[in-house]
Amino acid sequence: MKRIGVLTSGGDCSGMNATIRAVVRTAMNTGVEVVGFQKGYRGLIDRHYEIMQNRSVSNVLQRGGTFLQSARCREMLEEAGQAIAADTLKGLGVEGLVVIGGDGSLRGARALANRGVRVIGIPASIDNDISHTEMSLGVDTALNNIIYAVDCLKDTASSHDRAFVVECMGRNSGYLTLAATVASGAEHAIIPETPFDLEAICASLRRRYQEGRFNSIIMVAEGAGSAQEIAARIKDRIGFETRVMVLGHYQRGGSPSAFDRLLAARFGTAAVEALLAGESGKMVGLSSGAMVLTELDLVLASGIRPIDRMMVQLADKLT
Ligand SMILES: Nc1ncnc2c1ncn2[C@@H]1O[C@H](COP(=O)(O)OP(=O)(O)O)[C@@H](O)[C@H]1O
Ligand SMILES: O=P(O)(O)OC[C@H]1O[C@](O)(COP(=O)(O)O)[C@@H](O)[C@@H]1O
Ligand SMILES: [Mg+2]
Repeated sequence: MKRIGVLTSGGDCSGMNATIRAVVRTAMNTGVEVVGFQKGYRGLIDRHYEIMQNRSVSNVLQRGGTFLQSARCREMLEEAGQAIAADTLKGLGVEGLVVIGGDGSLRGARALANRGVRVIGIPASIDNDISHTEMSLGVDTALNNIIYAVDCLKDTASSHDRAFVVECMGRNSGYLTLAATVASGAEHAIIPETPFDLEAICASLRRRYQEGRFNSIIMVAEGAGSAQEIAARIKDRIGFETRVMVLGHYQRGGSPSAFDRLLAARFGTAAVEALLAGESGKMVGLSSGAMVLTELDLVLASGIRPIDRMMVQLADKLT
């Protein structure tokens, strides 16, 4: 293999730059050239790319976002767009492609694999909704962002005797919300994977107030409802002063945590080594501390990563 490609696609996350660096350094150190495609699959369709040098990835490891930029590219959903993308790779003599992105991007990778492109996917999404990996890239940094925000909110909540409803990202997954609830000591988590009973939450908040605990944090996953609406319903029921914080895209940015930097190094290197070993149509993942390869067909057929019931119980036990 003389030349491979790399791109970042879908919602950006912290650790993407460190992963590109690992791909470029691993490939170049074995004499393989790397083409970086800009804005995800859009770069393949519009032929926007740059030939990577070692210095292209100097001083990027610690930066959030992705210097190759990312995009959601509708054309890639159609056969015609996928054909153009595969032709671009063929025309440039790119013999293998590393796709760094979420579940949607991995579907795009599989579409290319079905067209004969050698491709390896790297799971990267703050949602942690991809199966066959214990963690996706960017999740740990997003969690750290959330718990920092909740720590700050707790200071002001306790100074004013207020309840805060905090909305976290996660599309259809409650992982971030649930993990952040346990890690920050928030009172309740409302997530799409488990039915929630607002009456029970209000009763628990009332009990807290009767015990002299006049502030509380309720975490809501965007897929389970809107913080604004839930805060209004809580206020209507129990009359306590409530405030809302929608964390939004803040969660996706910032310098990657040590965990994400290490994961980036391992994912990036494992993906290039898999391509060089002749593998294709697979995703690298983290399983019991080791790097594993799983068929994209299996990853995508497994659907959204199930929520950890132990974590749900933990959040309940520690309320
Ligand atoms: N079923 C699919 N087939 C081909 N390409 C897809 C498919 N789903 C998503 N993609 C491509 O991957 C991009 C990113 O997907 P998206 O779901 O938005 O983000 P993420 O990869 O972070 O989950 C899409 O904009 C599209 O270009
Ligand atoms: O960046 P956008 O287009 O506003 O999309 C927001 C969505 O992207 C995410 O931040 C990340 O999701 P993906 O990794 O699947 O792209 C979701 O949590 C959120 O629902
Ligand atoms: Mg996704």
